[in-house]
Amino acid sequence: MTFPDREAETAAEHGTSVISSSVLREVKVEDAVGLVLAHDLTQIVPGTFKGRLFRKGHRISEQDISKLKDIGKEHLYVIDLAPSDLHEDDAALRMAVALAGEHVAYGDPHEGKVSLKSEINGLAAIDPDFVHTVNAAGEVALATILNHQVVRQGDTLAATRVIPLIVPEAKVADVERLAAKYRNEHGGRAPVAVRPLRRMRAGLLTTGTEVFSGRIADKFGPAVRAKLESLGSEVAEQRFAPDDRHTIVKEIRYFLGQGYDMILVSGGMSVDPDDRTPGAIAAAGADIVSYGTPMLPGSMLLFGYLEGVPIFGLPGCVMHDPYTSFDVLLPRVLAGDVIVREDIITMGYGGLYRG
Ligand SMILES: Nc1nc2c(c(=O)[nH]1)N[C@H]1C(S)=C(S)[C@@H](COP(=O)(O)OP(=O)(O)OC[C@H]3O[C@@H](n4cnc5c(N)ncnc54)[C@H](O)[C@@H]3O)O[C@H]1N2
Ligand code: MOO
Repeated sequence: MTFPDREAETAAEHGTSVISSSVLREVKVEDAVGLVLAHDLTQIVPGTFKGRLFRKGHRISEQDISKLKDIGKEHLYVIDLAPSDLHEDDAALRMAVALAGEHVAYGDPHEGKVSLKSEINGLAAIDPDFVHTVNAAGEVALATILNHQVVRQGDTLAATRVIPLIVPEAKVADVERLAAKYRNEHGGRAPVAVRPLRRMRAGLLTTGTEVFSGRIADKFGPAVRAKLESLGSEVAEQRFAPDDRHTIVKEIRYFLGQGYDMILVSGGMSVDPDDRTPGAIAAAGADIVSYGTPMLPGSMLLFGYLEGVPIFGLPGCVMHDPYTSFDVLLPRVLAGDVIVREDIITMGYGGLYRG
């Protein structure tokens, strides 16, 4: 948006502003009775309320004047919108329509903002580079949650807004073009989408002689069951093994024979001589994508594929920490991603959980 100085000065003298070729005329609130509001008006009372006090299109009445003064309004805008410009509400809505993809719904503009929400429980699919490209254009704001986050039905994924009250239509058309290009280059996938999670049945092998012998009660089973169930999957069978490599290999092969969608082996993932699990997973024939992840907690996690079946070695932290490398990789596997080394390597940035 350009704002020619001379035009601006002249406009200011007459109490008007020129934005592109639209005209914003300022009216004193006392003189505004009977006029229609040009945008939503926000009230903020810290700790109590933040939201829309008046909606765009509201006709000002005599009683509104003191409420308007309470939120600091001495003047209101009357807009004469040029055909080449867009009001903030329409701009935000058009951006949302352009960006929203599979399983994403958008609502009405609210204080110039449109929210994009998930229609399902699933995994957010949001391209960070696309978000940066849109925001580099200036005057538009696209704010999103992080890619690959688990979302519940109704969770907000993104919100769109333009910064000025009025923007050139061309600005929004640029965002629409970027979104269309993105869809073309990504097999029709939109820049903001949600992927459903498949329902998988897992075999869980719990290792540890202290658990196998009954010295201590198993805590892994309930924790892993809860994590899978919260994502719509299940532990179909849990078995137990002592810290003996031969037995662990045999039980892993048993799970493979049962046709489970995923194999989980808990415990024995660290540096003690009794930690047999990584060696046993390799000896069972798995292709190891990574033993170790640059995430804390969850650094001792192993991920691989055994004849195409995802297999995890789960370190002790999965039992008691709510957010570990398992909680990052599990939803991705459920969304159908094939995990490669690059996925593991990039988990370190942001992978320190401060909970
Ligand atoms: N010197 C080092 N110490 C540790 C390292 C390391 O690299 N160097 N890594 C740490 C990390 S990270 C983890 S995670 C933990 C332990 O990982 P493990 O998978 O080897 O866990 P275990 O040794 O099998 O058991 C640890 C602890 O948890 C109890 N446990 C195990 N399974 C169960 C179960 N099913 N139910 C209840 N309790 C269970 C076990 O009895 C031990 O007390 O190592 C860090 N240390
Ligand atoms: O695998 Mo450990 O934290 O990183 O529990």
